[in-house]
Amino acid sequence: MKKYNIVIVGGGSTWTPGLLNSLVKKKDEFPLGKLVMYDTNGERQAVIGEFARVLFKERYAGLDFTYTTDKEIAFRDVDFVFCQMRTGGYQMREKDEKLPLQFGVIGQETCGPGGFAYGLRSIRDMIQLIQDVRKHSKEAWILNYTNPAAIVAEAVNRVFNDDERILNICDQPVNLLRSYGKILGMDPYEFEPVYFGLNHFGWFKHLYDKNGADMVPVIKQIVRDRGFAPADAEQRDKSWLDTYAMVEDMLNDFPEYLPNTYLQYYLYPEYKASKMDPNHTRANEVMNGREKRVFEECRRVAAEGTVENAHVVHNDAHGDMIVEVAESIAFNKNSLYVVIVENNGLISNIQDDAMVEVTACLGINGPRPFGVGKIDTFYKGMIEQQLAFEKLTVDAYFEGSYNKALKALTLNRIVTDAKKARKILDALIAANEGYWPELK
Ligand SMILES: NC(=O)c1ccc[n+]([C@@H]2O[C@H](COP(=O)([O-])OP(=O)(O)OC[C@H]3O[C@@H](n4cnc5c(N)ncnc54)[C@H](O)[C@@H]3O)[C@@H](O)[C@H]2O)c1
Ligand SMILES: O=P(O)(O)OC[C@H]1O[C@H](O[C@H]2[C@H](O)[C@@H](O)[C@@H](O)O[C@@H]2CO)[C@H](O)[C@@H](O)[C@@H]1O
Ligand SMILES: [Mn+2]
Repeated sequence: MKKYNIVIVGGGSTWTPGLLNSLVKKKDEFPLGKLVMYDTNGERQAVIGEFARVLFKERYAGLDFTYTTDKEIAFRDVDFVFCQMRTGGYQMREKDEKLPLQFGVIGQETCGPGGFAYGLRSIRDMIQLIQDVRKHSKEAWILNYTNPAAIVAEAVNRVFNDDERILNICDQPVNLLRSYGKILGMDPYEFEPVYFGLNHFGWFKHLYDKNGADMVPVIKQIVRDRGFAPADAEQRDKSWLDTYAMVEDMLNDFPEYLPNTYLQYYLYPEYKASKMDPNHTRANEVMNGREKRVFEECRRVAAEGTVENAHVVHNDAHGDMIVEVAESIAFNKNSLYVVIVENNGLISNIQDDAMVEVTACLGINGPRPFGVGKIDTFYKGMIEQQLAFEKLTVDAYFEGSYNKALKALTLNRIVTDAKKARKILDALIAANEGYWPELK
């Protein structure tokens, strides 16, 4: 059986230990010859790297493992690149979330004004990364999880339009499928989802079980009766439980489809802002929670020299999905995933060059996505406004255009007011000096 070579970009990510555990779990189905962790922050990565040494010594016989900050070592002779970088780290995420809140507007780190700021930081590093990978490994699959995925996918698609081995993907649909599976008492791997939208901005239209019965009406009824919680509720911070709980509100107002949890920021921006503490946002919760736990546990395991007493400090869904996606490509399994691809008629009344999120079967030749036909006016309007925000954000990056940036933020449903958009933009420009291109 062929053994695969993998590089994890953003080896110092809080999600890396979970991903490493998933690779160990899957070592028979998706065997590795070489695994390299790469990060621009050597110190941060070393903590996870030393944990990995102990893990692999005990649980992955024969694996050739290294961690490095050297691109030459990282990207040579690679089959898969798992990319999960965060340009600017949590310090910048905190600003993305808090600066807009000074003007009464939620930051939201992926699709709101926070995501706009994060996007303008991520694009440069993602383009550089792909160029670096392609210098050494022309055929490698680049599986990208780096956020804000919608904006990153749009920018990457413009620059590397001919490159058919770059796949942008998000784990939120898988998390939702696991959550639906739990409330139905069914295996989420058996679902066949019909999904449409943009990243963090989509809906499950149907969810067929293995006999072809649509579970969407059943799930709606259960959510109305009993509310909604993530499958891994015991591992979640309160803010995520609150986020899942609001799916019930969204279903009461817009009962057609099952919404991605992120839609609440765009449907109820004022209500959500009123519930936020401007001095303590999700970035603080993560820095004081997941980040601390992950790094403390990795240090402890490395010092002890065994994973025998290791605690679970991660969520399985994320790592499992990344490995299963690679496995589906490597072994041409054609499993179903919700992925981000160029529209080209998949949603037939949305422009062709939109990067949309839909179900695809995923095999050795990449995703083969399924069309969903025409969508109704409300959903079309929502999507087109957010799409315009995403495209104008990417235009602003490539053209260095202040005016495009202002238009982008004005169109974002969380912002909507052009005077507020200008104030937020000016504050974000000052905070992102050195990360963004100059906007003139
Ligand atoms: N698509 C999804 O559904 C999904 C799910 C979870 C996390 N993510 C994304 O994964 C990324 C990591 O998240 P996190 O919360 O663990 O952040 P994190 O800050 O803990 O980890 C990111 C790592 O990337 C490194 N890094 C920054 N710039 C880099 C570059 N140019 N090259 C290589 N490494 C670089 C940092 O030093 C850091 O160690 C984020 O982009 C996050 O949004 C995506
Ligand atoms: O606020 P964070 O850093 O905890 O999460 C932001 C990410 O949220 C989604 O990811 C889920 C992920 O789907 C799930 O596996 C689980 O581990 O929780 C994460 C949230 O904690 C989202 O899809 C990502 O894009 C975000 O980065
Ligand atoms: Mn996501």
